[in-house]
Amino acid sequence: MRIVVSGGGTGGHIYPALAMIREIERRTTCEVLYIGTENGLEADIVRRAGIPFEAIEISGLRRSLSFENVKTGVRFVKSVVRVRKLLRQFKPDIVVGTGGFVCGPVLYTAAKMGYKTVVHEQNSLPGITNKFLARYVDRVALSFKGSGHYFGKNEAKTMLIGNPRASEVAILEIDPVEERKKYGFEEGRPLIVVYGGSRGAPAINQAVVEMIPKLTETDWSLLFVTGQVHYEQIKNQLGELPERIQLRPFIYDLPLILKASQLVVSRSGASTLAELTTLGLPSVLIPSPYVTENHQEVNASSLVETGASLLIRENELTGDRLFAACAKAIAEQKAMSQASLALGMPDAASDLVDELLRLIEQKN
Ligand SMILES: CC(=O)N[C@H]1[C@@H](OP(=O)(O)OP(=O)(O)OC[C@H]2O[C@@H](n3ccc(=O)[nH]c3=O)[C@H](O)[C@@H]2O)O[C@H](CO)[C@@H](O)[C@@H]1O
Repeated sequence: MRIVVSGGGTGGHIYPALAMIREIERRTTCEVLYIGTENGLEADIVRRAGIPFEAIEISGLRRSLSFENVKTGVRFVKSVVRVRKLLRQFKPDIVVGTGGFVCGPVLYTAAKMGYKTVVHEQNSLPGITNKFLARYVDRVALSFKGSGHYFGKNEAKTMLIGNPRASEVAILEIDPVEERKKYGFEEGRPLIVVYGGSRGAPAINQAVVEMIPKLTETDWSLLFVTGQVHYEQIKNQLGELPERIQLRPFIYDLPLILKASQLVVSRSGASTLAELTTLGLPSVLIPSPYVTENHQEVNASSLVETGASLLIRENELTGDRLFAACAKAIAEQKAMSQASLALGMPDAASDLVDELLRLIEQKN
């Protein structure tokens, strides 16, 4: 199988793509070409994963009237020309997009050239690129029940799949004691992992800094992942830390330590939620208020309603509130964990690959 994959900007669009690629590789021989941008996290994460990578130059549309949109239009046209060339050379059986604006020219060009095309939507409220592409592609794979109607007259192309990253996390086999040991954590303490999505979140980082002095009242261990660009500042702010608090800029194999933890504090990006529910992890969620149509709060709602997560809005976030929420979640760990597990969709990767194979077969 020959597949072109595109998706990027943030980890939430990249990790589902990598999980899908790994599932294809597990089932059949395949050649992959990943098309992303040099500015997105994909340039680092995809290359690190050893997957052939080509970059195009494209930016996102601004919602307000702006000259930048004219520049984006020009970049889009140039990208179409470049993508056409890449596709002609590579000759894929199928082209899959996992969101982020880089998918726009890639999937649009592929569909116009007559290739089989699929987009995967991670969020409960679809992004503008996927809404635009729905008109052209063969299939729209969804992660949340009930979000098909956002695609209007293209709803018939939608199919509930879940998030492939969940499947990858579900089959991980780890020794939790060994995983915790890798970070130097002592046994017998509940481990809390904090991260603000793939890029880090200053508001969460600040609340954690405020909460840290209170940890002396508890037996918790804390893995505090700041996000690459915020690391130095937080490190300087915190100075020397006891062994049970570990600070990291980014963790490339995050699911391993998630599986060995008792509680997660994070944004409510879609891939994060897929991971948490597959692992049955309780969480304290602080949705990003800076995303389109507040979609992270919508993502979080099913977890909050069923008791899998506690929610703190960013404008109400303080160190004290975060500390209180963590204490409550640790106390109610068992019930929250069961509620979380009940929402997991661990078969997403194989269901998505089944659908890709069906589409390719239709073509032949
Ligand atoms: C600000 C923004 O636009 N956020 C969007 C972006 O978020 P973002 O990329 O932050 O979103 P997600 O939470 O979905 O995914 C983060 C991914 O990065 C991984 N990770 C994170 C930290 C780390 O140190 N190591 C690591 O591997 C997590 O395991 C997870 O797989 O894409 C998501 C999926 O479309 C959306 O729901 C989010 O709203």
